[in-house]
Amino acid sequence: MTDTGSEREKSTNVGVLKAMMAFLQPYRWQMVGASIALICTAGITLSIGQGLRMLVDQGFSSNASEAALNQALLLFMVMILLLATGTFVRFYLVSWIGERVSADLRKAVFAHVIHLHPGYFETNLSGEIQSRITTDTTLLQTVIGSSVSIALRNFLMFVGGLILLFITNPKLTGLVMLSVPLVVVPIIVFGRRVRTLSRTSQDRIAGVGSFVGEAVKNIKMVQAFNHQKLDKQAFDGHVESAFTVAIGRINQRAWLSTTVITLVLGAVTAMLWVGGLDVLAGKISGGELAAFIFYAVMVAASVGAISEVYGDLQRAAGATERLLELLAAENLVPTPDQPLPLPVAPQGHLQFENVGFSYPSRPEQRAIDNLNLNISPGSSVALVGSSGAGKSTLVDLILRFYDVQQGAIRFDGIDIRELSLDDLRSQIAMVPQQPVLFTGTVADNIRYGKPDASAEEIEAAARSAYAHEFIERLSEGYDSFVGEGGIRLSGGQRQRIAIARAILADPTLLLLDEATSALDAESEYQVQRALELLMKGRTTIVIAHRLATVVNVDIIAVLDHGKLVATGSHTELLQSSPLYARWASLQFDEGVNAPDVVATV
Ligand SMILES: Nc1ncnc2c1ncn2[C@@H]1O[C@H](COP(=O)(O)OP(=O)(O)OP(=O)(O)O)[C@@H](O)[C@H]1O
Repeated sequence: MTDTGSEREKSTNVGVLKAMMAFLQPYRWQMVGASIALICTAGITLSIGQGLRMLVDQGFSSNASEAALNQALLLFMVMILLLATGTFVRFYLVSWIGERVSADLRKAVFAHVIHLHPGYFETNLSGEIQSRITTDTTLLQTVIGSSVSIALRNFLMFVGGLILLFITNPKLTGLVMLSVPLVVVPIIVFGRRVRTLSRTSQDRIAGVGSFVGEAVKNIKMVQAFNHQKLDKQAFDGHVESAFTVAIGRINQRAWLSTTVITLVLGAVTAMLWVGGLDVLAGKISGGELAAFIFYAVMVAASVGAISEVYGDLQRAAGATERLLELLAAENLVPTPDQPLPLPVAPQGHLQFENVGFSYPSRPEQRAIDNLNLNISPGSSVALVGSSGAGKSTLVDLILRFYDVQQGAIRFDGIDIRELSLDDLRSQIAMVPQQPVLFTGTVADNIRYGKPDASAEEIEAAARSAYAHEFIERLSEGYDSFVGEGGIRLSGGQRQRIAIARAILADPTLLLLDEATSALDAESEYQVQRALELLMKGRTTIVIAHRLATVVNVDIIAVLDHGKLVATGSHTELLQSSPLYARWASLQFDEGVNAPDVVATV
């Protein structure tokens, strides 16, 4: 997945396109229609040569009648009409299939990716996945929608044209056979250069885009450090290098066109000369020569077109490979084939039994080591421990973002691996350290865990989270947009929205990662009250950073290097666990000696 740009574009395995057949299968009737239109238009185009011959021989010969001319032109008109209709049908259907298949692929890949275990995204960058779903599918859409049709049409033209050439005049055909490579070789050579350069050009343009993206996103940082001048210089460099590459490509393209025009017209002139002598000698008719040149140009052009789109087909094969790889990525935390049902009235009883876990990227290091803990329904547990002790890992294991490698985690007595992921997570709400808000309105964000919630329910949840008041003060209340990632709200406001979201979801099990960053006293007070209300009557596991929390929970679990080293209340642990005492003194400073004061805050 971390392949480079140039590797990305190439794939020699055109056969991988076969795998696309599964996606084309539902649209076989459209494909049949497109094929018929394709064959018809190719047939008509080929017959134009014959029409031309008739026109020249009968229409303009000295003994031709006006009626014959009219008849020939009428036939020509009918053929043109048929060609126009066929072209419409072919273009419409083929483009339709291209768009449809790429839409289906996008949906299939996203539907697969969104369910993958989070560990997958540690090794596969989100930007890369994004570009697969957008750029690679767009590439396929272009190829299916045009390149394949160009290749097929030109193949038919090539075969048909060649047959008709032989029928029309075998001697001149020899001359054509000589001129075809003359035209094709420069097309291939220049075409290849143009392709490489256009790839580089695209990369450079992408560089320009990402530079702008980064600068604009961090505009305050840029301006605060007076970095505009340097950024402008760097940006100018990007733009100029994109320009240089583009000019190189245009140069090659211009040479390509010039060479092709010279060679094609040169070959036509040669044929006119040889054929013209034959016409003068009465060996062939003028119409035959006209038809012949028509077919010769057609054959040469079709070979050129096929060689052009062959590169596209290769690139499409590469894109398909990458998309199929994404589709084939295995979910390491699957829902069992026959999941056990949740109890009718879930209690929120959580048990850790000899739980052992190492991250796949660090198999030698135990992030959780033989951990046993029984959390009775409705009780609250604070996880404490130094940085890297395994607190967040434990929370991730409960959500089944990873599966334990040893022992089991049980929810109401059922191993969580036996439950469906949906059922398990429907019982859990999470309030993360950095609240995650999505682009949308305040109401959308509160509704996140319960999409069908009514406006009244949303407001009730916001009131319980002490968020209603500030939401009301926003210009459009609940319909105010929060900006990307909630940028238009303060830290404390975002936290209360995250709490309102959890209240609305009404889970049996609450996972809470307290914010470490200090809020002002008023926000802190409101967030704390909101949390207390949320925790009431639910099994709660909180990664604690506040003294007010540790003194209020039922039990504190002290973690060290993935091991559970002590459990008890704050006062008990201050006596019994030197590790806890030290951690608490570091965490709360002088507050340790005055828990009563803080607890009332
Ligand atoms: N995705 C990961 N891949 C590999 N190792 C990881 C990953 N996430 C965490 N770890 C490691 O696992 C151990 C436990 O990390 P964890 O995040 O659970 O600690 P924590 O107690 O939550 O720390 P903090 O308080 O700093 O958030 C650490 O040694 C950490 O480096």
